[in-house]
Amino acid sequence: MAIQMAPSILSADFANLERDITTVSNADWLHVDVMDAHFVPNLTLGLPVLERLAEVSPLPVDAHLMIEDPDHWAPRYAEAGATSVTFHLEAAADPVAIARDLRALGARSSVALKPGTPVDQVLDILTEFDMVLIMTVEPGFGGQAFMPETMPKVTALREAATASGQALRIEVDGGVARDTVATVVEAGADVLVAGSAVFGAEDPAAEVEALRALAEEASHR
Ligand SMILES: O=C(CO)[C@H](O)[C@H](O)COP(=O)(O)O
Ligand SMILES: [Fe+2]
Repeated sequence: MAIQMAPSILSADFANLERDITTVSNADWLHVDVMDAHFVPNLTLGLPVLERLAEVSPLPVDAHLMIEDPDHWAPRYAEAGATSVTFHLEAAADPVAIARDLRALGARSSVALKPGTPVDQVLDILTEFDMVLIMTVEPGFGGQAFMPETMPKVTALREAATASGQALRIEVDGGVARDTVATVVEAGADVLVAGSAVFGAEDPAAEVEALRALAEEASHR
């Protein structure tokens, strides 16, 4: 499957989101970080803002929910227009029920794991998901240092999906930049979130293409 680039608007200009989204329309997904100040110690945006972003975005919206009670909220984000909804396993009471609700609403189901959460917790229920997000920083803030110790989880997931023939997407999020992109792709990731690397660059669209080129090169090695 082709590598997908997903710029995170966490590092965009929150007073000019439509402008900044349009700037990266050469990417594949728009990664929108929803934080509730409970599951993580930061607060960003919620349903009404995501709904408008989905309306104006030229890219499908990849909602990353860092919130409590995803059993209730995750389907609401699918209804609001997110094409892909990622909720955290650590916050979920019934992850399989959430995944089925998301798919029933026509969204892609996706589950995220914090750096300290073992991957075996999703291996038995992998077919319920279109994507697994392996966090490569502690969730909550952009601009943090990449954690290479999370890579064995990516590899274990890729091996499990390959063994069963599942076309699973594996997303990585946090500290993805020119110096880490080969590492994540070689481990088996194929959806790359980048916030500060893209929106901190002088030319965000060119940075998307530079990261994509490095990722493609690593995937053919
Ligand atoms: O989910 C997130 C933080 O919890 C963001 O998507 C992530 O941090 C992107 O930012 P950067 O690329 O700057 O690390
Ligand atoms: Fe994110």
